[in-house]
Amino acid sequence: MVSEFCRSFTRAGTIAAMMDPEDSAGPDLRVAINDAFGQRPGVEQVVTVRLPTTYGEFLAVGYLDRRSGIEQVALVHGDVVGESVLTRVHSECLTGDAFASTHCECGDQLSEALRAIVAEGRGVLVYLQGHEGRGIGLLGKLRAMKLQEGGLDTVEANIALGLPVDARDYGAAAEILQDLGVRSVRLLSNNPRKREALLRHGIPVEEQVPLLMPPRAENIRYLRAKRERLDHDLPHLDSVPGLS
Ligand SMILES: Nc1nc2c(ncn2[C@@H]2O[C@H](COP(=O)(O)OP(=O)(O)OP(=O)(O)O)[C@@H](O)[C@H]2O)c(=O)[nH]1
Ligand SMILES: [Zn+2]
Repeated sequence: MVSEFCRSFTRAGTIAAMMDPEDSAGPDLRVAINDAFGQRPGVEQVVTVRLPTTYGEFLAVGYLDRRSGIEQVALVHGDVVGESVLTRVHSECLTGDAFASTHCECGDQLSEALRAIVAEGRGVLVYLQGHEGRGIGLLGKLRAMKLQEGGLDTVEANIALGLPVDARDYGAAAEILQDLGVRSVRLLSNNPRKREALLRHGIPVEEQVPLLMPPRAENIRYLRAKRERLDHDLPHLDSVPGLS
């Protein structure tokens, strides 16, 4: 009876209520409570709040990834419990997402994904912190960008720095999608490795929905390197008038 109470006490809904930011117990105490009850999930829902945006209305669902300590957030639009949910799993890119850098196309993709999800009437965007620079961090990425100014491509630059070409893990994203009740996705991405990673983590990907952004003079070389060296599906780069 007591152990049954403990089990239900640590279920996601209860944890969500416990983790309200106005609650005086911090994440560390709550993690300790869960540990004491032998519960060790990867991600835990912490808080849900309405997030009106210029694209439309979302719920921001905040998670704590207990393994890494990284805070994550999913933006949810409409009822996403079920199959075939339009989903974007977006790797953090401070320079592209926040500063509108044209070195990469991340900022354009973020906007387009949110727009597409609202147009669809339902969908999820999981915004993955810890993925900055394909997992090498912000300073690593800035150093890699510096090397690209000197002529290396995006893959060569990581290697020259002695860093992995792609160190991203999608386990937290898969757990977040499962927690939200998403049973299968239509994945907004041009990266077949992302699709395979989600599949490995138990998320059925029914379809890979292209998220092709018009290339710019500043990023055409970078995009071509992603296509040639990282297998991204970027067919629109074949004939871009005015861009060599
Ligand atoms: N190491 C490195 N990372 C970069 C560079 N430019 C952008 N990034 C990071 O690349 C990540 C996005 O990965 P991409 O390879 O652009 O795209 P993807 O997420 O794998 O695939 P899509 O789903 O099609 O967008 C973000 O975390 C960016 O910070 C770069 O020059 N070097
Ligand atoms: Zn970027």
